[in-house]
Amino acid sequence: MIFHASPGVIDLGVNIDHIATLRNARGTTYPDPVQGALQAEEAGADLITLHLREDRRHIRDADVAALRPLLRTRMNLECAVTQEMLDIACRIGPQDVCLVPERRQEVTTEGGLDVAGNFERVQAACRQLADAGIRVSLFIDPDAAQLQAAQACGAPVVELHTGRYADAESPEETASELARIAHAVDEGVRLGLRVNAGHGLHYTNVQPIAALTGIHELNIGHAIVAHAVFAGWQNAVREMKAIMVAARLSALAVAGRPAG
Ligand SMILES: CC(=O)[C@@H](O)[C@H](O)COP(=O)(O)O
Ligand SMILES: NCC(=O)COP(=O)(O)O
Repeated sequence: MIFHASPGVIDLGVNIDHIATLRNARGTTYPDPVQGALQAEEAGADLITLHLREDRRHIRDADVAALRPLLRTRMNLECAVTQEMLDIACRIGPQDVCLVPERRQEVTTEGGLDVAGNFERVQAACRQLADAGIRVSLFIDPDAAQLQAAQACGAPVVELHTGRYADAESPEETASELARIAHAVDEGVRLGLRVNAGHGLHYTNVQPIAALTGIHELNIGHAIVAHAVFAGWQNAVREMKAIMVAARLSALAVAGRPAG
């Protein structure tokens, strides 16, 4: 049975990368990210996100292929803008592909894709994916120039990188990063883009982001996997979804707008 806490209010994309990180740390076959994805769907995930890195440090090609026919929600495949990755994406055919920047030595995705600075390459990638029937999202910093470039590329979706907000070291910095994201959401909506967000979100910093009513979907992984160690995987997914929905419903009530 799939659990849905207020469907349509705000979507939770559960990122399963770090289930694979745990598996790969010991070269075992467990924990299985595919099992994690299916259980996350039962617990209320609206989609499953996974990042096939060029170095295959967590998710592997076999995970993506195994998961695609089993998912009951939708797959959001994150990958770099390389021909190898575009070809894999077109072969697997996920519902969504999110193009992300990658640096081999980084601990995690540091910053958004420079769409404005790599316009032709990103535009060609958007075309190849769209021709394969895949909805394209660009993982960008909350920046007006990047949003405009994303729209000009023909991407229907953007995911705003919330890492700087999550890593802010003072209340002032947190407030200023949140304001930056809020402005970017408004700009994205004005440009006709579907606006998603994610990176570094956890159980006590997600609320102000979920309250931004222009955001459709949040992709969250590391914090849910970490919380699952103590709470159990499905409880961790349910808890995150409930927090997001409560924050969104209360923002809608304050704005006097109906949910859904
Ligand atoms: C693009 C992105 O933000 C996610 O892929 C997330 O960061 C998890 O993957 P990494 O930890 O490998 O960056
Ligand atoms: N695109 C962001 C994502 O999928 C999850 O990032 P994180 O929660 O693992 O930092």
